[in-house]
Amino acid sequence: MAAIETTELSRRFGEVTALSGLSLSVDEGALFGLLGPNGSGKTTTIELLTGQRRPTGGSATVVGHDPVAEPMAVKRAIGILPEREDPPSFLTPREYLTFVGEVRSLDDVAGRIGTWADRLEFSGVLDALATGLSEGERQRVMLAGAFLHDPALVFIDEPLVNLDPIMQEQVKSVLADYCGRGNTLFLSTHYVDVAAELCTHVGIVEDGELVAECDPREMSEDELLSYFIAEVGGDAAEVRA
Ligand SMILES: Nc1ncnc2c1ncn2[C@@H]1O[C@H](COP(=O)(O)OP(=O)(O)OP(=O)(O)O)[C@@H](O)[C@H]1O
Repeated sequence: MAAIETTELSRRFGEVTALSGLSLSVDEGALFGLLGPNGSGKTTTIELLTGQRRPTGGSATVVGHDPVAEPMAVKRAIGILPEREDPPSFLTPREYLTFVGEVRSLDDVAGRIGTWADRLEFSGVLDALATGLSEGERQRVMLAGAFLHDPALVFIDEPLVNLDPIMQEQVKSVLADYCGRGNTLFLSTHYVDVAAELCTHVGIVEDGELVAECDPREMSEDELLSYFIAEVGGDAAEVRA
């Protein structure tokens, strides 16, 4: 079954067409990567699918709900980590995640926080003010917040930014494990190597249009890179993390 289905989904901002006629199907259990250069429409796509913005054309179904007609149902069912969001600076990770757990009316919030802090290796800073955390630690706290309610579908805009190489490996394994349990991930990235290593299904976008789809497991990273450059253009050095 499809976790996400879109038909001709489009969004204009005045004269700018941010997304144009996106028709896409993402299977349950897929680790989907929307790959494209800056300004290609990735964030807009996530905002439309999560009910944060209304499309100017087309439609979508996300875990069985229409994000325009049922944004609160979508919000309950999914997790999301937008690009560049931090925990509030004057809260500790434990306080922030407790707040997330209470907003979502979760049981065993303390247990969930402990599990995710262990998994993403930030137990040591659970009670430190967020303002004193490194960028990578803040990113991991926000990732925990997106997964805390164990949703069937999680959206993450640029999942590995700010993480050192060791932590990137740790997060990749957490993401793969999450999908291995039948859940779906929708990532956006402008890095070909992130898509090549992690994803089971990649959609390439340019200037708001889906220009190609592929299964990166069927090609090497260099092949995906050549494929991406052939579709989009650009410099190989700029599209690797
Ligand atoms: N609120 C807005 N008002 C006007 N134009 C916008 C708005 N949001 C996005 N755009 C434009 O829509 C296009 C797509 O933007 P979007 O942020 O979706 O791209 P992106 O692929 O996520 O880029 P990046 O990789 O830089 O985050 C860009 O040309 C952008 O300038």
